[in-house]
Amino acid sequence: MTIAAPPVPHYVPAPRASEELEYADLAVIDLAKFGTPEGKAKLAAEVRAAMKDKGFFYVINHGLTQEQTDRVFDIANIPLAQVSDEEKMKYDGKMQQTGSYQGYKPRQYWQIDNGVRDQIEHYNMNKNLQRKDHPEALRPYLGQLHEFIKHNHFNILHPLLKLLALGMGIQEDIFIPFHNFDARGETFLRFMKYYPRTEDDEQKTKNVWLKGHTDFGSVSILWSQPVAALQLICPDGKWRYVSHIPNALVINAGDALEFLTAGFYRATIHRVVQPPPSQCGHERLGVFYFAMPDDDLALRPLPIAGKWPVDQRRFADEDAPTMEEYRKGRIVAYGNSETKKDGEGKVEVQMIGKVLVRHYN
Ligand SMILES: O=C(O)CCC(=O)C(=O)O
Ligand SMILES: [Fe+2]
Repeated sequence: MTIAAPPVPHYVPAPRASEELEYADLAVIDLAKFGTPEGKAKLAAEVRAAMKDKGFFYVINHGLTQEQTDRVFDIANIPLAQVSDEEKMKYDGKMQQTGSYQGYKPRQYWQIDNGVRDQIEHYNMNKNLQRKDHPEALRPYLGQLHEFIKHNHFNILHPLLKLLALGMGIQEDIFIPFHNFDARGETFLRFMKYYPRTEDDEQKTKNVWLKGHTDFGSVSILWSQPVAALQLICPDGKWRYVSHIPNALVINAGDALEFLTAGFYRATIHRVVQPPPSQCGHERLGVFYFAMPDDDLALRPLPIAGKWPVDQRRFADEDAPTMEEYRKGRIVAYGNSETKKDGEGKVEVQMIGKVLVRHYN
């Protein structure tokens, strides 16, 4: 990936948190080992173990240098910091009408809790950058973003999908045909910023910035950044933080992978909370590649499902939604007030077709 012209203002993230936080102990997958058969086999076993244990892991040696990654964060800040409110409105993605993440999600679009709305803004781009126009300030960088998207797709996502398949003891290419770069699908790049909130909002939401959820796609690739706020539910039921490893990726599976593998790989619940005092008042800029199967794929267990020992399907095969139906349902439903609290009020449930979806606080 080129990191040359045009120049872009450097984004300076917050310093690392100085507190001793309770961090989840996550495996580190060294993608440099993918190139040899022995290395690949070893990584497949590590990925499988990591997915079975916490459902989250890090990836290092993904092919971009720290300098290149810094450049991506610099570009990521452009649509959030350099575009006027007026122009942002023009590129509003209107997610709850379209069921698609393309364009801006404005702040305060979602309900969090007790009448408080979110302070998160994002700009989302389909893997095919030509599906939509982009704000003017971003246009000089589209060539580099195209390269970055392809890097995520072919050099990170595809190897990970192969490791996940090998980890199940099945042929490595099984997930590849329906993660087709050129097919109609919603795999997208997101630049996301969390803005500090008022004390009143913090209290009313018990410091939750983004409610507990599972991602709805297959594999989520999060480019590690220093503001400590992402937490996952560990096997002992406790929320723990994801620590920052410079120039690493944080990987987790989403619902689509869980459905396709009949629960062999589970989608892990995670959330975002207020950062610790040493990072209080700082913005939090994130870069993500959210991958999902092509729109037309029905999310039922792969035909080979009978061959592996886990079967935790959550709905009958004939009730399986397509990826398009499921992502539309999830995007439209997220953060609006129509979720119902369960008996204890901790979990909110929603039906997307025949699929029961939970949100956690
Ligand atoms: O901001 C983060 O670290 C996680 C965001 C997230 O979970 C999501 O957008 O689905
Ligand atoms: Fe998520």
